[in-house]
Amino acid sequence: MTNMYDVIIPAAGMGKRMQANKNKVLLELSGKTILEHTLQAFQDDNNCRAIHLAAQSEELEMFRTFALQYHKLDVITEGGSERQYSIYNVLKAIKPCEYVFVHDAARPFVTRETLQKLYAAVQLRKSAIAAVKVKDTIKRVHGTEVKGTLNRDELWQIQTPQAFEYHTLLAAYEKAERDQFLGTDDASLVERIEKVSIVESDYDNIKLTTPEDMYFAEAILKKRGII
Ligand SMILES: Nc1ccn([C@@H]2O[C@H](COP(=O)(O)OP(=O)(O)OP(=O)(O)O)[C@@H](O)[C@H]2O)c(=O)n1
Ligand SMILES: O=P(O)(O)OC[C@@H](O)[C@@H](O)[C@@H](O)CO
Repeated sequence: MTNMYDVIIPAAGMGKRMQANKNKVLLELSGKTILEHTLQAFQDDNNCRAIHLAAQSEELEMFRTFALQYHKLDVITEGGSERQYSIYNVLKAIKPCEYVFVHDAARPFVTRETLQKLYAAVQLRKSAIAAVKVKDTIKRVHGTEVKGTLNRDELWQIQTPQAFEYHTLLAAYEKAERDQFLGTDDASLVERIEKVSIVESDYDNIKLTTPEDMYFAEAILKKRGII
């Protein structure tokens, strides 16, 4: 079947803001690492054909052992100094396919519903990214002075997964390399060459970034009856 997607999961970060003295994706939540929770979400999604990982060089071997449990795990490539470089390394290492999702290893709570909505949207609209409405009022501030209040109706918090046609994502990464453009997500590279659309996701799809996020993670696991 050709019309399935491959997913690239960047897991080569340091997790500095988590202050755990190790790569945060190897921290455990109910007996499994954060990375394994994330791998499981894609292993369980019938539309996902293969999972590709970016890993730190010292963790490449350990990550390869996960392939015993997760049979979709395919390419595992060394990451770079920035998230964008890690993803580009994987993108260059995989075989061309129709659709590619990119998803942070550090977002273990992505649901089947969001994956299905993204897969439907990318087939229709070529690029689709997960997002939730902003709940707070957002202001522009210089120093301590408020310069303005943004129109909240137009503001969305962007998450991963982000889904693209393979050739579009590769072209966007190649252009970013030529232009030395560094973005904080994949869509910001694709937006420079093509329209990107959002798919409404949910507020549980958090990125585990700072220590207090681990409390939210436990609450989500409780809500789901996992602990
Ligand atoms: N050079 C990098 C940096 C980040 N990531 C991955 O990108 C995802 C999102 O990044 P972030 O939450 O910023 O993770 P870290 O970079 O690990 O965190 P920090 O910035 O606090 O060090 C994570 O799954 C992380 O492992 C990566 O593969 N390669
Ligand atoms: O800026 P950070 O390093 O926290 O995160 C980078 C990305 O992981 C992040 O932009 C996507 O998850 C979309 O929100």
